[in-house]
Amino acid sequence: MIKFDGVTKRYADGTVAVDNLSLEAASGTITVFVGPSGCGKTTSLRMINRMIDATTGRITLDGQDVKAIEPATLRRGIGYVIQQAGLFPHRTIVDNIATVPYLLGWDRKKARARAMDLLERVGLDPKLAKRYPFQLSGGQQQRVGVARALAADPPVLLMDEPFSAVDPIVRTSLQEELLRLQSELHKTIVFVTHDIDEAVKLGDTVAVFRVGGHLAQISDPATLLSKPADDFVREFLGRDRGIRRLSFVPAADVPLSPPPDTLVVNDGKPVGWESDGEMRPYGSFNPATDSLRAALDAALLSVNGVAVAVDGDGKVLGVVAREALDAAVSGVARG
Ligand SMILES: Nc1ncnc2c1ncn2[C@@H]1O[C@H](COP(=O)(O)OP(=O)(O)OP(=O)(O)O)[C@@H](O)[C@H]1O
Repeated sequence: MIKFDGVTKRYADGTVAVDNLSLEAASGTITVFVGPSGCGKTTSLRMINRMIDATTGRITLDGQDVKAIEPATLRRGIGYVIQQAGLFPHRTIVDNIATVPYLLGWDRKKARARAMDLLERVGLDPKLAKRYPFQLSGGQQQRVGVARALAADPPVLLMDEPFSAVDPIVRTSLQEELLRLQSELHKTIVFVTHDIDEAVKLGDTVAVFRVGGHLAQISDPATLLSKPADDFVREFLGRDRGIRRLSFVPAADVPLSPPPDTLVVNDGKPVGWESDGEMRPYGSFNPATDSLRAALDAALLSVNGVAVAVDGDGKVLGVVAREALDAAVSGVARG
């Protein structure tokens, strides 16, 4: 666990970037620091690996004060990923990933084998190993940045806006890759972003900062969306907060009805709604894995507003009548 205990950072010019911050980032989880520009997220992150030293207060890593650990030793146990990856331009991809293992004195063969393994783990083609960073796309470079941070298998990973410089589609796939990796690796991750959607998607815990380095709220994403602590947090969360809450409610409990004859099915899979002799679009969701938001989206995509429930193979399980969906959504609104 990483624990901030009354931590303040005052820069030499008097700027108080972080003010009396106390919070905990639980081991094996993702804690996201989110907030507007200049609110002290990066400063807070860098105090963990002592790239910046706190002015007052204490940060502990599994109970040990980071100030008592020599910075080089401390950083060996902490992977660090930054925006635009920060790769070494004159080193090949495989050598970039193996940077920390080389520093730790691993033999070259073992370090390279580890790097090749990680290249695949982050979803990159091993053929890219011999290239240089400038020969990779921005999204590929970010993946290499993540692989490099994981190379020595550190228990802690600090990520500072790692996906901000890529387009939205690449960003989504990088986020999903991180969640997939985390479900295997269970690192203690502290992730900085100014994007609230990214924060609620990735965070087990979300810490919202306000300018002046104050903690406005810290909670799990569902609670954050349903119970913002004050007007600042409410405004920061944005207008479609209600809809986004539905992302955290599983669709598994929504009652299904048998599909009506107007749903055309081929080989068990939906084809469309038949209406006035024409085939009309349908929307589907999987109750086992999807959220209520996906069910609602499926209803909105169906010409008649009825969502089609399918299993993992895409076969029809039933449909969700409007009343059932309305009841489920109202249940969330009340709860
Ligand atoms: N070396 C420094 N000297 C003086 N002030 C600094 C220094 N570094 C950062 N600051 C100030 O500290 C405050 C917090 O900066 P920080 O970079 O931690 O914010 P941030 O939330 O990460 O912002 P952004 O999202 O824009 O990266 C800002 O007002 C910034 O101008």
